[in-house]
Amino acid sequence: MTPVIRLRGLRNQFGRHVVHDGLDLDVRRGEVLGVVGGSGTGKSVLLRTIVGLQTPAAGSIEVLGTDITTATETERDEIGRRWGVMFQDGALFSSLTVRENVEVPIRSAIHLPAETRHALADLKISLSGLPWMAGDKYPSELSGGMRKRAGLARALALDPDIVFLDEPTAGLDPIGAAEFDRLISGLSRSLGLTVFMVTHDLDSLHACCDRIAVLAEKRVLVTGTMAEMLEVDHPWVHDYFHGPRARAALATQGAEKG
Ligand SMILES: Nc1ncnc2c1ncn2[C@@H]1O[C@H](COP(=O)(O)OP(=O)(O)OP(=O)(O)O)[C@@H](O)[C@H]1O
Repeated sequence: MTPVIRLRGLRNQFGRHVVHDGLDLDVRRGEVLGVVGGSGTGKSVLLRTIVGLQTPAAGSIEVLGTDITTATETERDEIGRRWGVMFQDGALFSSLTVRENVEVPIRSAIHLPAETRHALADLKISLSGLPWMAGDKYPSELSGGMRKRAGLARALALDPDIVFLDEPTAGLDPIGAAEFDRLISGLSRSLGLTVFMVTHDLDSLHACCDRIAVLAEKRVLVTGTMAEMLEVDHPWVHDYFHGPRARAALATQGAEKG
């Protein structure tokens, strides 16, 4: 099956600082891919490059069959409507209500009567697990977890094929984080969404990722399931997946399953 995202020979650099070099990655349709790596290995830069917020120095980025590095502006706009992005703090417009925030991408894509647009936004808000009255609130009136859900609702506004999440559980308490993991898993399964998730959260990797991609040495060092990660003989990968936090996450998952 053709991957929904196909990166080949990707290179990103800032001045003389090379972040990625010869980076290859395939993301499969309908999977939840967790992207991990040490601090500064370029996880966020990778996400930003795929969604066109960062221009790579070299390489190709195919998303849903279109190479976005060579696509025309119109092609890029079209493809951009088929993905949604949720940034770390939700990146909501503070002067707009949650409903209005969710309506921003809808307005830019399609002309709809106001009532239909509100109803569509409310549907996404409830799909993201927010109470219905959250639509009338401003971001500053919401908890961090609710803001993240609002950011997710906006990312889902145009029924995307792919959702990009940048550290979705960062800053959430363990219960909130586990709820968010379940939400992502459920949405991926029920909507057939492909999820590209940058995370540090080992619990999330266990709970909702089908595969994991490890960034190290300026490239994707290895991809595979959690079981495969446990077998990788590389110092960072070994320490990450066998460290005390990893053992705790494994124990939590075991307890939940048992
Ligand atoms: N706009 C920029 N200008 C210059 N350097 C940048 C820019 N954006 C990112 N970098 C550098 O690129 C490297 C990768 O950054 P990135 O934020 O992608 O790391 P990360 O893996 O997401 O890290 P963390 O896990 O700490 O969030 C870092 O060294 C960072 O300083």
